[in-house]
Amino acid sequence: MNGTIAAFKSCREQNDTVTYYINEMPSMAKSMNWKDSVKAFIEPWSGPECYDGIPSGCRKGLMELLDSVTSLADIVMELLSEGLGLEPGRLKELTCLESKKIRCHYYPYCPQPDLAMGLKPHTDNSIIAITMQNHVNGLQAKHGQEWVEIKPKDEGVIVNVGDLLQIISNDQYKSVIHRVKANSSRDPRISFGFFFNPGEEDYYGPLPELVTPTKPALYRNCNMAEIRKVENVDDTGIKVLVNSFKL
Ligand SMILES: O=C(O)CCC(=O)C(=O)O
Ligand SMILES: [Fe+2]
Repeated sequence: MNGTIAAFKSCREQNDTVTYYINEMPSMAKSMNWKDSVKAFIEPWSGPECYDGIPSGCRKGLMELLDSVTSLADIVMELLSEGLGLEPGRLKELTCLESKKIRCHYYPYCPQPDLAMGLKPHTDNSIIAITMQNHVNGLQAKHGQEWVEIKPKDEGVIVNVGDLLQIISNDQYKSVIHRVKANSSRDPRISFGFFFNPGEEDYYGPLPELVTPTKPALYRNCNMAEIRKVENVDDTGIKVLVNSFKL
């Protein structure tokens, strides 16, 4: 029996290509989120079988969405490069969009929403995240000391700056703290997020073009192996990567 218990526990805590979960790190969590989630990693080196674990009913839809969202992410990266005063292709050159993670959340009705959270405050570790939500409210972003509602909009998408882009841009872009309230509506709240990261075991840090004597590097260089190690310890904390590589 102990073997079966250990095997089941490891299923729940596994870090596979596709994982079903409530909290990213259940054993480290002080409280659980009021939601159900599935996440899938789509790495440049993974074959078509990486899609197999995605629930069959939404697999095709998610894959199609991933294609369109990736095209959108390409355009967003060009605009973000230009916003830094760089050539439009500069961020793309860094393979910033090669490694992808999809996270889908189902927030069921919560009878006591004031006593729970749908998803605790966090910043995304990624370069950027593009998310979509159904018609049920709940997402909030922190602006100064205030929590601002990000209201659902038909066909609208939300683009979040992640910690890694904050590092690469030497703080010219800041990752956004956001959270999801527990769902007080009888309709479930549904969201999909597409998280983009570099794909190679290369060095990342503030871009040399953005470092000057008056704006020295705020972060040390780090490689993807180091980044993944930090992510694996805490995937949904606030400014986890930013604080890990700060000089
Ligand atoms: O459910 C949402 O709208 C946000 C999800 C989110 O922030 C995340 O998965 O990192
Ligand atoms: Fe997030």
